[in-house]
Amino acid sequence: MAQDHGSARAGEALLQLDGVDLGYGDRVILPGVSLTLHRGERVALLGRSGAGKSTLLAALRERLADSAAWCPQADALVPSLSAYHNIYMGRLHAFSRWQNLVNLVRPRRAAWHDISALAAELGLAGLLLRRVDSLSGGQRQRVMIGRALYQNREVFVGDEPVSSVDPRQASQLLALTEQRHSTSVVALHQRELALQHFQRIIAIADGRIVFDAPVDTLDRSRIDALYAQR
Ligand SMILES: Nc1ncnc2c1ncn2[C@@H]1O[C@H](COP(=O)(O)OP(=O)(O)OP(=O)(O)O)[C@@H](O)[C@H]1O
Repeated sequence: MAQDHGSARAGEALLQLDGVDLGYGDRVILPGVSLTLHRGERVALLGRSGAGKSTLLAALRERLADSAAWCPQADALVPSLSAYHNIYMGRLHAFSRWQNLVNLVRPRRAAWHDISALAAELGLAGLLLRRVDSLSGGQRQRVMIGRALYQNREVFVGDEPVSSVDPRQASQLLALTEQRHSTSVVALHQRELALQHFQRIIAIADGRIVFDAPVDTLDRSRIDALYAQR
């Protein structure tokens, strides 16, 4: 089930960009971006490597602030800590400093219970006490997704969250994020997943949004053209 976020109404605008230049310091990567994200939408960002997907995600996250359950690329994990502790970090903000300190030495019962249940859904059962640097790339991605889901926030924002798993597993993991988040914005490289799991595709190329359209109005060739050799 998607989480209940108070009196949230599907279709409401969650954020709006109106001709905003996005980039890093003085370096503009995506000039004049205009878009609106609505509650209840599932949006995939597509584009070649370096096109600007992460740049757009950063701008959306900044504006969504505490509404965003952020799932960065898996190298954002702490390698020397366990899968359990990496997932727990998703909710450090919700507990006292003392609780977090105690948990580092010995997992707190309630947190262990919740994270074990989540791990079972993610296919991480039995791996929670393993250091993250002893896990496979796909397992690390599951931990990263677990951390984001454990944040318990309204909008799932993912930067290539399923790039290291096979298509069937990727589909299962995206389905899990959908159960818990009615709104999502996810950068992907897998076109098929974008078509299967998302309602709207924002495509980025050459420093601009080349289309932003509902999936059911898109011709497959427009998506393929994004990845054509130049
Ligand atoms: N911190 C930064 N400072 C300056 N430029 C950056 C920074 N991060 C990324 N860039 C540049 O911004 C452009 C867009 O990068 P971005 O990471 O948004 O692309 P992407 O579509 O997410 O790529 P990928 O699929 O490889 O993750 C690239 O030219 C990149 O070199």
